Amino acid sequence: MGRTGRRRRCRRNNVVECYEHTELYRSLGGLGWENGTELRVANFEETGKGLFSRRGFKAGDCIISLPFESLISLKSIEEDEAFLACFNKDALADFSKGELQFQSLLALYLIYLRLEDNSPRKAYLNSIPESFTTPYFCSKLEMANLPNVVLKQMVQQNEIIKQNFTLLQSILNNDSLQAVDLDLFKWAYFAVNTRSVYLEPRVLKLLLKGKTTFFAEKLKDEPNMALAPFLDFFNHNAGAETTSKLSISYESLTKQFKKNQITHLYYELFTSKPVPPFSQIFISYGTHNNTKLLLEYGFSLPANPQDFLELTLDDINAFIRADPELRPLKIHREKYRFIADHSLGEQLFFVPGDLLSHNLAVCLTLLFVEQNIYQLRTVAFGELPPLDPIRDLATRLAQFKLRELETSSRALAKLPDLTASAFDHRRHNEPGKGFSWRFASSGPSAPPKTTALGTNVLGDIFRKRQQKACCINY
Ligand SMILES: C[S@@+](CC[C@H](N)C(=O)[O-])C[C@H]1O[C@@H](n2cnc3c(N)ncnc32)[C@H](O)[C@@H]1O
Repeated sequence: MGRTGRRRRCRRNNVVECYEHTELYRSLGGLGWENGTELRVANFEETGKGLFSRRGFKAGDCIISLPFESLISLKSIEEDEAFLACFNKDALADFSKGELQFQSLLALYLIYLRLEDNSPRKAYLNSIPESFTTPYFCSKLEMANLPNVVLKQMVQQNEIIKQNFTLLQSILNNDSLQAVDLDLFKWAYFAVNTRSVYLEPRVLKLLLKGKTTFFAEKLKDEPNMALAPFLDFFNHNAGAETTSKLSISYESLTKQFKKNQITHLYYELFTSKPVPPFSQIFISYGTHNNTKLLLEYGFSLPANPQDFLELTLDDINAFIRADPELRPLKIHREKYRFIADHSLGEQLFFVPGDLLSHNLAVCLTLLFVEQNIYQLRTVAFGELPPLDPIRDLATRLAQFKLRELETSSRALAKLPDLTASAFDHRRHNEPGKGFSWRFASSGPSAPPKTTALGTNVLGDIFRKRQQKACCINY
């Protein structure tokens, strides 16, 4: 797939416009896309390819209106008989409800389109990068130097990918698809992960109503993702305020559907802030901290206001082992069991402003303060534990984590020939560069339940790093 081609520097704003996607404009035009806002693809230094327009936008303007038919969604999959023919229908029918992950099915469909000789989606496939910078694609040597929090989630990603790949292969009867190797599946999985948009599942169900479906009833998750050609050139910025919606509301669609009068449907994106002409148009992928951005999208933001420092119970154990004062402590096994049984080891994090999450305050109190193992329930589910007894510990723990990030970055820097994935991670964690955290997850997250740490140590760390205009990114 070619992503190189003619490039020319636009006179205004130093925008380097890419001219290699004319086929994509043409094919989307054939589906009814008018590009009324004159969007163009350009190469931007920090983000790779992105979009700009010669005209500006006012708050409330629609940036793009893409025909629903151009999206690749569950509807496209269910309606593609040739794709369905690749499956062993009996094996598929035997699948129990909830066995198939939609993201993996969509990834397989992308591969199927890629392998097709005369795919009408060729121009779109050519616009998808050949590789991704998510840490998942780090080399083994690089992985050995990544922080725990990142590694742990990568292991989970790997399990999901491998499991679903094996599952899908077991129900295919198409030789070429069956011969697809895991590496191609990984590429497709991350293409979907980094480039899909959210679609309301009830709309899809409505659009598929009355039709025979083969996959919908086997899914374990909602089919709420869709690939959106061209629209997936928009890059993320934490400050961007954009909203997406379909041109017809679900309620109106339902009415139209009953009367059998579905008119043209569009996927639309609006900006709530003005955008100057010739500047890159960003959208918001959601309220994500840097770990999430890195793991899911392969980048982090140097000064991400939505960032926070995440840790795991393994980090707390490593902190204990590294601290001469804490090392001799004998912590009752029951305490760890209690933490695991009540999922208190999840959502452990520090937020700028000397705050620590509720679960982190509870874990530190359970492990280091509460002597009576019959009182664990009261500590965990009673009033917020007092901070004084854990203040010093929490501060040292935060410093331990920050040192770990810097060590990880230094170790990566020493490796020869970093992959793009490791390079991105290291760049933001360089000593003296400050923290950078993660990018948003899907949808706005609830405000984290936090507790004021009350010392100024964390505040100092954040301030110093922010003065240097960066963040500890990992
Ligand atoms: C939906 S695509 C956007 C288009 C992409 N830049 C391209 O070249 O095709 C998402 C990917 O763009 C990159 N990206 C998005 N926002 C970014 C940002 N603020 N900084 C750096 N990379 C970004 C990441 O690689 C991410 O996985």
